[in-house]
Amino acid sequence: MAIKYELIKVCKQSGARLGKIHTPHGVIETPIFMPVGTQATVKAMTPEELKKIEAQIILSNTYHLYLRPGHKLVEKAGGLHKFMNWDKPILTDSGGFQVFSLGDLRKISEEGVEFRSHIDGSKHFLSPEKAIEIENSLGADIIMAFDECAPYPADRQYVKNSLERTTRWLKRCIDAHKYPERQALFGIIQGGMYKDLRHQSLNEILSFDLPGYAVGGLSVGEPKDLMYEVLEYTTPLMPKDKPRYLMGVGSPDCLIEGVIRGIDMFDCVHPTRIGRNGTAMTSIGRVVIKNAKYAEDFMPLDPNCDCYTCKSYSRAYIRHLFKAGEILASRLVTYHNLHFLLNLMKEIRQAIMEDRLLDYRREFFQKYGYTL
Ligand SMILES: CNc1nc2cc3nc[nH]c(=O)c3cc2[nH]1
Repeated sequence: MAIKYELIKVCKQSGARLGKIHTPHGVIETPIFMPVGTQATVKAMTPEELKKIEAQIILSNTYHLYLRPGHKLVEKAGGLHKFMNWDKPILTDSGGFQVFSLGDLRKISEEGVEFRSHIDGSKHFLSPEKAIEIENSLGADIIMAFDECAPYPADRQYVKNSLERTTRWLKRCIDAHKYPERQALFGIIQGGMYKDLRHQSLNEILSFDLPGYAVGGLSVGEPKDLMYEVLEYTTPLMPKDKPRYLMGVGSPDCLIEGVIRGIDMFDCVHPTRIGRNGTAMTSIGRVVIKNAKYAEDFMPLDPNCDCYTCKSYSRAYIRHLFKAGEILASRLVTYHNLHFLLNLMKEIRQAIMEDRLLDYRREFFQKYGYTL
């Protein structure tokens, strides 16, 4: 098996699980947050800095790397791990979602999707077979099936047709996959916000014996409570002995709520993207550092954080860097935000171990300013 999931403990207070995923590039402790490295780099971070903040697995995107520099080039370089000098686990998304959200989508058919590149407008075609060919060339430890993420909102018939095609595409992905013994192919459950369609997609996707499964079609603009509701009737029906991955999530509250509802893996561009724009996630809520009120604030970004950024620099200095357009500005806040989320996941794992995750949620929300 390309990966082995080890269930260590189920939290007595909630459906949360503590686990380990054993992969060819090392062990991942779950629940885990995966920093996003879309174009073979977690923007503004070096692999050494990612290791310093204990990132255990990072995500890269098939759509972007296929368009630039090309999957064949990455293969020639020895694969994505070698190309980007990252020797821990990597997960690649299949490109389906990016085509819908980024590319200039031309046409969806049973065969696949035709789109124009967001880089130079050139015409391309992605199919289950093509996506798997690219992911096999990149060499990630976990690869996602080529699926269709239905938009939100979407009517029932559209969502039903789309989930059924995603199931037919999954079969084609499995047949096209060249290295199942070293790259774990995850299926993706769709079904929009419809309980019966989620259960239909669950039955169809779980009928394929795969090393892990993702909950797709969420974090697409729906209210958070609706996402939580879908998880409540989806994750309990997923295998207990396989990792569960909620795609595209998320902010601190969504991570905690997702873990409570049985999710093991998360990814989101949020911490890195807002970090580059000068918004820091801190233990006392968000700090928008360009705000004039920080001009002479010589406190660290987060007084309760022990990361390099918070131990070495003041808010005034970091605000100055942003105002001056210095590259270091993005690097320092990105570093802190990733450390913040990775540390949040570490505290969540500790809370599960001690059967006090719901207490942890209440304390975190009070400090962070969320309402329960
Ligand atoms: C940022 N939100 C978000 N990122 C996603 C990526 C995805 N990939 C494949 N399939 C999905 O359904 C899917 C859903 C997603 N939601």
